[in-house]
Amino acid sequence: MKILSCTQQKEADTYTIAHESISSIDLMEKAATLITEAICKRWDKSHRIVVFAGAGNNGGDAVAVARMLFQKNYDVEVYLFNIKGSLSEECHTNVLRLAECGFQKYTEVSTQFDPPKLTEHDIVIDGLFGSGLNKPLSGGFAAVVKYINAAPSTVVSIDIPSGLMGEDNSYNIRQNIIQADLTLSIQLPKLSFLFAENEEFVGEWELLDIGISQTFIEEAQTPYLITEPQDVTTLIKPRSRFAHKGNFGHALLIAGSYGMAGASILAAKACLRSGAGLLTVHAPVCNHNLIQTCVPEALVQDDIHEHYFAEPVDIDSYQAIAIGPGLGQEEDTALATLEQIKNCYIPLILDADALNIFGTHRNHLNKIPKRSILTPHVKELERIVGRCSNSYERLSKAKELANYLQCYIILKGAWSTVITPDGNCFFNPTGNPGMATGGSGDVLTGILTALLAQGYTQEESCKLGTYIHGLAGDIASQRMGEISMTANDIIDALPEAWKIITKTK
Ligand SMILES: NC(=O)C1=CN([C@@H]2O[C@H](COP(=O)(O)OP(=O)(O)OC[C@H]3O[C@@H](n4cnc5c(N)ncnc54)[C@H](O)[C@@H]3O)[C@@H](O)[C@H]2O)[C@@H](O)CC1
Ligand SMILES: [K+]
Repeated sequence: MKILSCTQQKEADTYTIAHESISSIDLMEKAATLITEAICKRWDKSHRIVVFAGAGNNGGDAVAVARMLFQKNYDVEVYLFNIKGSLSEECHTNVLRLAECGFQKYTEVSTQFDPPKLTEHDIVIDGLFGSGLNKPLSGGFAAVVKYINAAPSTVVSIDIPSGLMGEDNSYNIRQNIIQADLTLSIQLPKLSFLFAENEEFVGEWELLDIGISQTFIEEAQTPYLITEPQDVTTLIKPRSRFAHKGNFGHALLIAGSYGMAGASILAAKACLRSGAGLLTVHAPVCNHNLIQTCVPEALVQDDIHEHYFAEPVDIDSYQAIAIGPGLGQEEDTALATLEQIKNCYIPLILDADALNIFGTHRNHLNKIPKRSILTPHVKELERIVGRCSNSYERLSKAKELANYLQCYIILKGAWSTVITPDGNCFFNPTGNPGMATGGSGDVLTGILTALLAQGYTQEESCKLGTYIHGLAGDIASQRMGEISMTANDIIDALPEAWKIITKTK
């Protein structure tokens, strides 16, 4: 699913009106009908509805919703802020339509605003500003936002919380943005909904399909997309009846150190549960028996060192390599890692401590082979690109890094993002907060290694891997609950996740 900018969203409205034989006012009527339905589904008539509308089309939506709720016998009040004394055409039409149906609790605010007392039981509809917002809110509008945010009522925002920008909020004023409980977004999500720091504004969000032109959406250029199930199910390669383990690749996992055998075991198990033909784990001597016992299906190759990875290995026999989980931060390990990846001609994944090395050895970044996959969480990324003050800045820096290195980056977190060398960003929809637990990232690395070994391309592996990882996490959370689930539970849920995605269930 594409994510369009607010400018593109306006273009989409215009295109739809021009090409789909629907007028602007009817498109608004469609939006208002769906918004009204979504509200009625959640709240009954015992709730008073207090509508705050702006002078543009977001306000037009809000006034139309007020009429529809009033006609369904809800107790509705409307405050329309017409500071400049001019309304958009559609907003004006809706104000007339509201009056025509005998609605009386209507206040047009031009200078002085006497705010109504809002209670816990009231539902506030925020239709002040939508995609037409062009600068942070200030003055009287900022005061209205602060008053709504301070009230105990439930707040429903139309299209986008008023004051929030669709993409970059770096220069916004956070106190002047509506904190919605529910955002009913028109047609497509906004990029800013996917950023952690905006959760307090957006709340829960739902998309309403008002029939914006599919042609426009298909042709629109955007680097931002949300991965949908069919995007990954279509990637799955069927297995030939005559397949043997040689068809599914031999993966090499360089992982673990004294005290961190677990990371290598989790990655190894996830790799084997994701279809690799063969797996060799290269590990320090101290972890040998543990790995053999916990993952008997894997081959174990000993490093020369007792406690950590110290000597690069020959890679000729492998189809994919992952390096990093639980490696530790010994200088010898860093040197061995840099040596290992230099001239690596096999698909490569760098994770965890293999990434931390570049925080302290930035001048070696250019040693990372092109098309490698880097899987940093926020802190690992910031050790490389420097501290970021918000998610938009972080995403931008990650895109720059992916482009500079010509690598794939999976920026891990809620909405884990696959960033391609040419700057496309695929946001992953699966997963839950229960996955914020030690070892969860090692599981992802194992899955990705298996996919690369089986011959999936880097981009396919990243999209499919993050999706299946999150899906397994969702199954684990159903079984164990978000609080109790561990990385091992994600691995245990992998067979179920793979069955769902290959539709063999
Ligand atoms: N037919 C259509 O065009 C449709 C429009 N829709 C709604 O229309 C919205 C977009 O409407 P508009 O383009 O009219 O934009 P808005 O309603 O978001 O706001 C427009 C007005 O706000 C002013 N403004 C912008 N930033 C401001 C600030 N910081 N302080 C004070 N004033 C500011 C602008 O100058 C403009 O006059 C969407 O978000 C959606 O809710 C939907 O009803 C779908 C159909
Ligand atoms: K709004």
